[in-house]
Amino acid sequence: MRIGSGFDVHAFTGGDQVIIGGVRIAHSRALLAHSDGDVLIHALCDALLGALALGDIGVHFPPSDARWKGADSTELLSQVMAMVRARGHELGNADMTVICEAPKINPHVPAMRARLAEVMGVDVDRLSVKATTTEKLGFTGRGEGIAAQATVLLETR
Ligand SMILES: Nc1ccn([C@@H]2O[C@H](COP(=O)(O)O)[C@@H](O)[C@H]2O)c(=O)n1
Ligand SMILES: C[C@@]1(CO)OP(=O)(O)OP(=O)(O)OC[C@H]1O
Repeated sequence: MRIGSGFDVHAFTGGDQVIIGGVRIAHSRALLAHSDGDVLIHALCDALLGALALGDIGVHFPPSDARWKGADSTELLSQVMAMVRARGHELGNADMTVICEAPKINPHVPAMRARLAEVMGVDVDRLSVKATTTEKLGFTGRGEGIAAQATVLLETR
């Protein structure tokens, strides 16, 4: 068994939607990133890679590489899951938290869990997505960006 944790932040920029957990959410801002800015999937990838001491997402998909410009983060997650399985592991469970004042995450949690389960090839009951504000404190509290964290447990196949 292996445990991993991941954390990511993306700043808001001008736009009208964010993509979180593979789900498009209409919003008054967008997330600034080299890829599609899916902060939740990036934290999840870092947790999966961390569990196997494989570095982090930026090591495997460098922001300096034009291949990942505008990348669909579900594709990165799919590649990370292939690395996990190639090393003889399977997802036990993942617990994730999105940290922002807005948008409201709860209404989108079922769609996020379903989409992540589909991309990862796991049962939806292995995936937990939660949300919290920071009570208007700090950069998330000021609405400057979104943070996400993830913890995963991997089981040996
Ligand atoms: N962006 C968010 C933030 C929070 N939620 C949900 O609201 C609950 C209350 O948030 P607190 O920060 O006041 O604890 C939280 O437990 C989440 O269920 C949300 O949906 N979207
Ligand atoms: C996802 C990658 C892809 O180049 O870039 P960003 O979208 O900027 O996101 P970040 O969380 O900084 O992770 C690094 C990169 O792997």
